[in-house]
Amino acid sequence: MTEAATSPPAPPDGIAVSGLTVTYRSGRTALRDASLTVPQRLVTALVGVNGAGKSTLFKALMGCIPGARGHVRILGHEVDAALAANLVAHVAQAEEVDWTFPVLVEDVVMMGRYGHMGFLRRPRPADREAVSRALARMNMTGVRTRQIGELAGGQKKRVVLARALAQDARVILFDEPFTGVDVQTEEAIIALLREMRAEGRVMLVSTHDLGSVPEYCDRVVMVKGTVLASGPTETTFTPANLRRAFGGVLRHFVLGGRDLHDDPDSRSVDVFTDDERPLIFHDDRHRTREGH
Ligand SMILES: Nc1ncnc2c1ncn2[C@@H]1O[C@H](COP(=O)(O)OP(=O)(O)OP(=O)(O)O)[C@@H](O)[C@H]1O
Repeated sequence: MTEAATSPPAPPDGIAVSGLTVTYRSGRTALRDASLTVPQRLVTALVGVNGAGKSTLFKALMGCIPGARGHVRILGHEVDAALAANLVAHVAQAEEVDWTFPVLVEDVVMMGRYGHMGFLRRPRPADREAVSRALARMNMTGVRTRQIGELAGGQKKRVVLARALAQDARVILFDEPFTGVDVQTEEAIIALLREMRAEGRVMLVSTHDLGSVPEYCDRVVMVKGTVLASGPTETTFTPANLRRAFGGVLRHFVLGGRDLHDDPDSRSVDVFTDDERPLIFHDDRHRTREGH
């Protein structure tokens, strides 16, 4: 027997998509021949302009687009099997939740346990413990019996995250986790992503907050109607690829010479900005977000 035959099989990719094409009933093709992989134990960013197809990819991974063509595997399973096995959690944008619905914070987090419960959805001690743990991890224990409508913006985001934590899924799809959050919540989310990475989960994070991508994402997938580039942040999240993905939407300029230095220093910086949060590339490829 050869060595290859005796060694254990390599673990499957977290998410493997090949040749995915999605055409909506309106006739609009939102993704064409998109291929990408999202490894386990890493945080992968999904970036692209509005309408690039990020939500469409998430919908396909959540099995919400029946007519999609191509192949999608989640931890080696077909999408339906992965969903049935409760392997996938979707952290929705806070705006997608009806916050006027009269339920308590702990009830929303308990919804994350539904996939673990029987037909009657009667919570068991393990479900209650998972909810308490998730609330504690998001620093929300003190508001667990509040109506969700009473929560502030950052707290709403934490509830949505706590629901996904309670689900305890191996694969987590985050939709814009940093939109509309305060700095403290942003830091709490980044810490959570790092913990989840250490736990070996698969994380795909769609974000418009480009400045934070080099801070916490190991890999990047750039989309614009298809996958333009994907790979390690260091080699993929480059000025050239950003120009391809965001040209015409973000302002891009290069600063150097007297505009930047009082001395003859010849180094320059590439700046991409939506006029709120500049993303700065230094000559030495060290990237920073202004103010951080
Ligand atoms: N249900 C739908 N029916 C028809 N067209 C759709 C539908 N959903 C999205 N689209 C179109 O598909 C394209 C991709 O949209 P999608 O929402 O996936 O982009 P996105 O990258 O998530 O954008 P955003 O950053 O604004 O959320 C857009 O042109 C959009 O108008």
